[in-house]
Amino acid sequence: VVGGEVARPNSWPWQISLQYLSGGSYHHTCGGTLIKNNWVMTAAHCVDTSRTWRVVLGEHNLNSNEGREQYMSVSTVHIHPNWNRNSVASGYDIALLRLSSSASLNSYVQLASLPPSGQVLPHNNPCYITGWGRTSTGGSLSAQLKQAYLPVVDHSNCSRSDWWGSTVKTTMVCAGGGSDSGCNGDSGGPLNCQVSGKYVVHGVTSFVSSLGCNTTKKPTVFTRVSAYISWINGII
Ligand SMILES: CC(C)C[C@H](NC(=O)C(F)(F)F)C(=O)N[C@@H](C)C(=O)Nc1ccc(C(F)(F)F)cc1
Ligand SMILES: [Ca+2]
Repeated sequence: VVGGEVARPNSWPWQISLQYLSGGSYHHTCGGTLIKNNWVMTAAHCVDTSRTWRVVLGEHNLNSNEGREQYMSVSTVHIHPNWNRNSVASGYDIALLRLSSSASLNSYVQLASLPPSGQVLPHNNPCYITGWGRTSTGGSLSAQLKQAYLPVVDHSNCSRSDWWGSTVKTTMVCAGGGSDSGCNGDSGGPLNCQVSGKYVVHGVTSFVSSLGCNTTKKPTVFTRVSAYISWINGII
């Protein structure tokens, strides 16, 4: 997350850290969202390589043990069948991870609310992106979970030629476009949007401009969760 601020610890209790095993230790690579006691939603581009994964629930500071963490192994990875790493612009950047055991829900670990199928948010709807991604283009990951206010940019604005043009599809959500943005390492995490006073996860962080994370008029682009509700229900 570029800009924004460090989140109050565990204030986004459905946010997870997806980590892979390398050289005998686990490394944060993506975010994700706890949607059932044993299911996590993330981005397809996070898990389309075969690695040993683990999911950390109740996490805040990646570099210190605060005693609220739950470390879960992953039993199966379900990548959307239409995902193609060579055409990010086609969408389908969504995957589901079945955990080997169920999370213990508490005030630090909670399930996210998902939107109704087909719901599209209006321009400027308030949303927050959360994640441990780079804090500047080419910078390092954040040790602590960060959040940034990224209001929705509706499709008609986001697809303007000097914005994302035809790269952005209606199965995606744009948010931000100014000095705050997502960045590498936030992939797969939630876009938390306020709807009737409740936070609902409307996006899965998918891509930013290759010219730089917080490039003006290149909002962070998310997989639109409400376009994949029937696929999710079919798997779960
Ligand atoms: C690995 C990538 C598929 C996704 C990666 N995502 C992220 O870094 C995150 F965290 F914002 F979700 C990204 O945007 N990386 C930048 C460096 C990138 O490659 N962006 C990008 C690539 C292709 C297009 C497109 F769709 F136009 F082909 C648009 C942006
Ligand atoms: Ca920790």
